[in-house]
Amino acid sequence: MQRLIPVLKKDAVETELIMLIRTILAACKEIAFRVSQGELAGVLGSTLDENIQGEVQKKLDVIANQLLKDMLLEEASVAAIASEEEDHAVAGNAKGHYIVAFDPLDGSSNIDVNGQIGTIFTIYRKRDDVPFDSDEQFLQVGESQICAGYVLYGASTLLVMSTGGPTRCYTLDLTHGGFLLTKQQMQVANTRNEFAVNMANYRYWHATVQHYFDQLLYADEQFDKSAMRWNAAMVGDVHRILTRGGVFMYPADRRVGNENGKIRLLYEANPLAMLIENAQGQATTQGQRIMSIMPTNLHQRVPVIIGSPEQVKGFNQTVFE
Ligand SMILES: O=P(O)(O)OC[C@H]1O[C@](O)(COP(=O)(O)O)[C@@H](O)[C@@H]1O
Ligand SMILES: [Mg+2]
Ligand SMILES: [Mg+2]
Repeated sequence: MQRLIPVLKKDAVETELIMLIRTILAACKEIAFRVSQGELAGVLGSTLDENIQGEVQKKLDVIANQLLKDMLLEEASVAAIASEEEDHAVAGNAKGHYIVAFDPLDGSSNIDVNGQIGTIFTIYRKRDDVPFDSDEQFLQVGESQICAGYVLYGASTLLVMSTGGPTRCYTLDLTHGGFLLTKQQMQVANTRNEFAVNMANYRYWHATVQHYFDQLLYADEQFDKSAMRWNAAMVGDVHRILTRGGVFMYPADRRVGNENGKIRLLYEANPLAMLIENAQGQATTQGQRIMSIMPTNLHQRVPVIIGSPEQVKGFNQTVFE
């Protein structure tokens, strides 16, 4: 089995970027260890604090955020970082070439029930037209990502990553602590049989979205073999889609604050869109490619549908045409 670094070298990834990826993964290995210790390490439960999204922070949200922040800000190549758990961009090294955004813990509501959780990360080149440590650094279209990935803390600890080429999967080998390549090229099967959505939000959806599901669930004969899956962790749902197809949806709805759904563009939608597209899937928002959207702020949300091309197309045709 090939180790991560030789694979990245074969993919002609620049050395400084390889070093940066290693640092992110060193932090994720530490997070994986803390997650596996659970109550033994006192990492379950909530803090009394809220993040900028108004969500109560879990202890592990804060621990994971601090681990990534501390390790990344020691990297000379990092000009700035942005995180779900930080209100604004945080300054690194003004001479750094890269900026890194991350969701330190995706699927936070699963932490206390030993459910699936992960860390999502994305790397861009630093912009030279705005201050090195400003929020504006991160207002770049998803197409400009030079690397995107997630680490999934499940039965195995998996790394799924693209540096612009194929989306590859690596498994953490606990015998020597390194990631080994276990899937050379992930491919989104063009299936129609699985969908992931929080159906409890049905009553808040716009009529066109309700109509899509009414058709799907009650009228579409071809769909009767289908199944609904909802991990309450986008990283887990997307991993299933990369493994066996299907779609993940988080539509906009009529509730205040949910006008653009729940998923954040910078550190959730864009990196997962890059992984899905580089595995021949599709990733859209309001009928457009997610990665073509110019962000307007760090924590902006976008309605998403991501996964098997045929299902994404079917949804967009019904809802937006
Ligand atoms: O509360 P809901 O509707 O089940 O939302 C679940 C969604 O929220 C998220 O947990 C949001 O991410 P965080 O856990 O990082 O805040 C997604 O991973 C998941 O798809
Ligand atoms: Mg998240
Ligand atoms: Mg999170």
